[in-house]
Amino acid sequence: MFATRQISSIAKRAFSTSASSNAAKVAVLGAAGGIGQPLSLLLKQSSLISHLSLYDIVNTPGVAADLSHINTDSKVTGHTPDNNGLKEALTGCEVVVIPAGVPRKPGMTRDDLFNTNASIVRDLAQACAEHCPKAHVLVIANPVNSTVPIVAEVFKKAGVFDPKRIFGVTTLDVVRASRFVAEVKKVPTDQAKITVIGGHSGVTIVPLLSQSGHSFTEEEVKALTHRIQFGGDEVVKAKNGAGSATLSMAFAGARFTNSLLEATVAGKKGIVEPTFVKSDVFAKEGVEYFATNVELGPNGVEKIHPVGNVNEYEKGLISAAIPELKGNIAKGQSFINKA
Ligand SMILES: NC(=O)c1ccc[n+]([C@@H]2O[C@H](COP(=O)([O-])OP(=O)(O)OC[C@H]3O[C@@H](n4cnc5c(N)ncnc54)[C@H](O)[C@@H]3O)[C@@H](O)[C@H]2O)c1
Ligand SMILES: O=C(O)C[C@H](O)C(=O)O
Repeated sequence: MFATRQISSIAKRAFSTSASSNAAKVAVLGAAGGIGQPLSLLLKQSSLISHLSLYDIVNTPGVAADLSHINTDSKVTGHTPDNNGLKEALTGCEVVVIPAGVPRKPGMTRDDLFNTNASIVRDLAQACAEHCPKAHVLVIANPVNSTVPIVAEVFKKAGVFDPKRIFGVTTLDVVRASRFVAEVKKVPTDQAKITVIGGHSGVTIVPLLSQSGHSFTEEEVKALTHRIQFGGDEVVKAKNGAGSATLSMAFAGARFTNSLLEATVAGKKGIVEPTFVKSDVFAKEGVEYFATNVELGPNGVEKIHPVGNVNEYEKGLISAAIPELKGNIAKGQSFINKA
């Protein structure tokens, strides 16, 4: 009995050693915030992370000390702007997740966050371009439709742009869509896999319910589409001035980060997630970035899936999304390229 227990504990240690040699340094920028803390907690559970590096302008030493007592194998470090903290946090990173920035209050659109968040994301992207130019950068900070082009333009200016490594995290839209459809159709969520394309704000969020394998009445389609497009507003309203989605976003952000690590670090094939990336899908319409399902591989974006069959209602949703998306993207680009 004792011998068996001893052998199994040795085997467990051997496994964790080999697992950690195949693991990455991951930074969370904005790690002390409403999303940053639970996201970091979820990432602390990943055996594909060897070093979880937490950066924020405040409070990361405490968050890092707390998480570092969890008995998973990753090292946790906390950094603030003191003592070259951002450089320390980023050097050697393979993945950087950015939830740094202010959240909405009731009555605001995501675009209303642009004035504050654009410069936060720009400065963090500049640091990434300098200290970990090959890292995969996962942008959570809103407005995602503009902050992703901001990161891309900063990387272009620094001469280190790789479109396969910059991602807007739109996972929360499919997480919500799955939950909402499962409620309506009274099925388990694993039978409610919904493709959502476009961007991450209001009408730019385009659910393709016709591809779900479920049938819906016209009223259900309209109600579900509206709820998926404006799900973020439900949370903002319910939090009543105390911010926007944090816990569901941490869940969604961890899902995307883990999927990326499965593809990049563990070398798994066929990992598909929706994400807002540089894309040719609507290039003819002048849209440079677009969210679709994307197969992830060792170098990030492996294959951008086509939109597939859409019905007339969904064609209308896409037509409404395109001009808004183009405006959001151009706004981010010109923020960096203005004279
Ligand atoms: N992509 C999505 O689906 C999605 C979902 C929810 C929220 N968001 C966005 O995520 C962002 C963060 O939301 P939150 O609720 O965590 O906000 P929060 O205010 O709770 O946390 C933000 C954190 O960012 C930090 N921060 C500010 N400036 C920084 C800088 N220069 N460097 C490093 N850290 C900095 C703050 O100190 C704070 O700890 C918001 O912009 C929100 O709109 C996106
Ligand atoms: O709604 C917000 O402002 C936060 C986030 O983009 C969301 O979709 O919950």
